[in-house]
Amino acid sequence: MGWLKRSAAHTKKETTPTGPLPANAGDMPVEGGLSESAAGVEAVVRTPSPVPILQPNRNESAVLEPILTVSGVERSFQVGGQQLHVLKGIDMELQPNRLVMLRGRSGSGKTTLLNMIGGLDQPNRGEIFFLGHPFHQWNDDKRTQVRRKRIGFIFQSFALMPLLSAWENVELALRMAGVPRSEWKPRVQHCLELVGLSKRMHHRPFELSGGEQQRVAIAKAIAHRPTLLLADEPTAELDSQMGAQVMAVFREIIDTEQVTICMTTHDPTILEVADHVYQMVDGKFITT
Ligand SMILES: Nc1ncnc2c1ncn2[C@@H]1O[C@H](COP(=O)(O)OP(=O)(O)OP(=O)(O)O)[C@@H](O)[C@H]1O
Repeated sequence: MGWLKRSAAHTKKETTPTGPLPANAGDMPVEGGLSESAAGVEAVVRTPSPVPILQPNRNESAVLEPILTVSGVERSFQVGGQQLHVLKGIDMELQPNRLVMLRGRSGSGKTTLLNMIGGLDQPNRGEIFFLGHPFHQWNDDKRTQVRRKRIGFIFQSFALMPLLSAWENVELALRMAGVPRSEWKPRVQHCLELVGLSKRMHHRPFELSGGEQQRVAIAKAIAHRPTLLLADEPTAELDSQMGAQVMAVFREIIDTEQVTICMTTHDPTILEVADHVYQMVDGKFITT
């Protein structure tokens, strides 16, 4: 299941934390070949914001502070008059330029945690700092400002606009991020080349394979140059070959776009691609 089912616009069940929230607590995702990557093109997101957006120093990733720290995070939901404890004390860190996977059975709490990391939801207890910003304390408006500039989302079901071409889908993401129109063309072209779709730029989703659609979704998610990319089961609807292509694209964009990717998966065959795997069982991480 993904954010689409219970983001701000799509509440699945009950989304109000049942425990104490901070007083101010409160949007939100290879034919052609991977070798077609192009050099980076600067795209500056200019959405006005009173919240200072901290940037990691991209040249010193080996010695950098984590971009995200999660400490003692708990999350419960009120379901049928009972408390459902979904996250039971999560501690984790995301370092810059890494591919991190959350692995676990259905219902173990992976999506719930991803929603917290992305600022779509808040914990009942614990702390979440993203680039130094206290997501556990901030209201939805402040989290949204940071999210729009610094976080990209990828969904299991691709979440593309069906009547728009690949090019137009990526362009739409830049428009929504407030990137000046003059920067759209080179950035769209770069992102679609990066995911190996230079020969499919003007196809609409129904004219593309599942793997190609997911690569359009990746281009769309990285267009505004996020620091963190969150992907909820991005390979779940793909066969193993297309899934491998998506993972190869992830590795490529970590290097070329300087992004950290945190993704959930059930698929044991792709775990070896990860820099780090968190194994989740019943709302906690276990060491394997
Ligand atoms: N808003 C909500 N209200 C009530 N219960 C919820 C809510 N969101 C999630 N849950 C419950 O929390 C538990 C964990 O759900 P979650 O989607 O995080 O698991 P998951 O590990 O991502 O599963 P899957 O791999 O199937 O997507 C489930 O029992 C789910 O029904």
